[in-house]
Amino acid sequence: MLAFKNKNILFLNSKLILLQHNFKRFIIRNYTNNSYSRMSLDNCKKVAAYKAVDDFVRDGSKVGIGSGSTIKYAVDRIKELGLKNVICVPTSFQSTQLIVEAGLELSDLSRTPELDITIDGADEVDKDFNLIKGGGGCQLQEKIVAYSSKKLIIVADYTKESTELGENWKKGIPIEVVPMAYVPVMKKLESSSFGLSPKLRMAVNKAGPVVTDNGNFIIDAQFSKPLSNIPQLAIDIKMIPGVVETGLFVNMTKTAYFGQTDGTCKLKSI
Ligand SMILES: O=C(CO)[C@H](O)[C@H](O)COP(=O)(O)O
Repeated sequence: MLAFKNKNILFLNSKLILLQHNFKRFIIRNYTNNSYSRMSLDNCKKVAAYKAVDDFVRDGSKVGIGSGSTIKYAVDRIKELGLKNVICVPTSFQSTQLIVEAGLELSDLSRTPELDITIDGADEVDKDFNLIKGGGGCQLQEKIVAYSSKKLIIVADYTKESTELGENWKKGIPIEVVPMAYVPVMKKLESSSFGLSPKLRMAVNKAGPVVTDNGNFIIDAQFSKPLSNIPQLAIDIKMIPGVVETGLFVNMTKTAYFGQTDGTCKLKSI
């Protein structure tokens, strides 16, 4: 292996990797055979998470830490920056683990009920900043923590940006339900005018349904036509007895970072 490095350039065998990194820009490009190869989806997530942390997390920040694969990079970046007195409130067992493993200060909403920001991923973000969340089954705690924050900042790869919900995310709206209510809730969703096809989310490598961090089940409610009046739909679903929370996040964020395949980050804000 042959390696050579200066401030902005790293040569590794036949590959030239350009590293340029400051508050405003973060670019990693992989140059092989005279052409730029497109970044992996994971790198797109990393670019978005790093940029959001650089822009919003400071010494003493109280930060809600979302869940999913993108948020791992935000935790990595908070650790890497070596910021002082950052307090982190998790949104799931997974994010608790990330915070603890990174050696960051772990808190909860009882001790830290008011947060400066929450950084979290999303399964889809539409043109009006309506979100579908809960692909990882954590939407209940994610919504509570986001609601306790002055700002919710979404970090995602470019595939999560869409015009209408359902354009890219085909798995439906994740709905957390009390276990004893899952059959009547599914029947209600099916028979109502919502146009939803509900399915109980089943576990992988374990028999039976997925059980959330709160001991509940998840129903994924698929829809075949574009959702109309999303704010009303979110209320109507939530009103069904047995529904604990939906993965529809309405009016909760105004800022989203989308990592792009060329290594740049697209900031969308209203
Ligand atoms: O809502 C979530 C978990 O409940 C996640 O934020 C969402 O599924 C996005 O995950 P990823 O960062 O892995 O794409």
